[in-house]
Amino acid sequence: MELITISNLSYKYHKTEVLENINLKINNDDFLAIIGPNGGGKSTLLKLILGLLTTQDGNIEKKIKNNQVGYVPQNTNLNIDFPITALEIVLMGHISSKKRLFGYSKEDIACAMASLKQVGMKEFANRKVGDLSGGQRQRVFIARALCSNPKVMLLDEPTASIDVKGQREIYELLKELNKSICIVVVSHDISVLLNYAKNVAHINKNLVYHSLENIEKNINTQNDHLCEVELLSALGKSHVCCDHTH
Ligand SMILES: Nc1ncnc2c1ncn2[C@@H]1O[C@H](COP(=O)(O)OP(=O)(O)OP(=O)(O)O)[C@@H](O)[C@H]1O
Repeated sequence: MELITISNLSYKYHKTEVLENINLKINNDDFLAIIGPNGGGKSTLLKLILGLLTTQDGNIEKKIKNNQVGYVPQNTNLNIDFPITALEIVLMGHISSKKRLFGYSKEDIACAMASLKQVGMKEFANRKVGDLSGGQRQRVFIARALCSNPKVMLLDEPTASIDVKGQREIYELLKELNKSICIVVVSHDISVLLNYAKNVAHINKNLVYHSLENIEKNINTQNDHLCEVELLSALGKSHVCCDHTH
């Protein structure tokens, strides 16, 4: 089912066009990787989808409510020395039906704990976020986005400054979540990400869309890590033979 339909979308900051005539359909079971060079317009597209920026030309049609779009921003500007626990971070994302001035209801806490459990961080609920690894901290932010039961989760560079093992763990988690949630990830970690993504949108002002359904048929890898040569070959951008040594 189509959740988000982007048609003929262009966007300018002042007079500089950063997105030009973007067309994209995002379906409920997608695991979409958004890749492209620095300054290509990836974050701008996410902000437009989230409604943080207002569309100028073109249209973004959402078949879901705004609170059904979960968001894990780039570089969550968290001072890791600030004495806040993982549970408190997740509670910040909770949209409770019963608004309270102080404190959280038992239901809020139970929901936040369920989100932490979903990302494998239940045992760390009372740990200060500054005492978590980068990968664990990112799981906590994913748990926060899960609080509103999203149908789509948008993640902007979720594995920046996380080591390769941590990156894989995050992507394994996203793969699991993708069984019930549409995942859209902006990333530069192309080779790791492409082992998990089902489709890829390359954005450099314009958007080029690739389905990765047949990627295994096109390439020959020794392990589950695609190098850039294999990637380009798989996407049909290169005639370089994939039989090569790393
Ligand atoms: N608020 C703004 N005002 C003016 N220009 C902006 C603003 N935000 C972004 N830009 C410019 O728009 C272009 C696209 O930026 P954007 O952040 O969307 O790219 P990106 O693909 O996400 O880049 P990166 O990979 O470096 O995060 C860049 O040239 C950037 O400098």
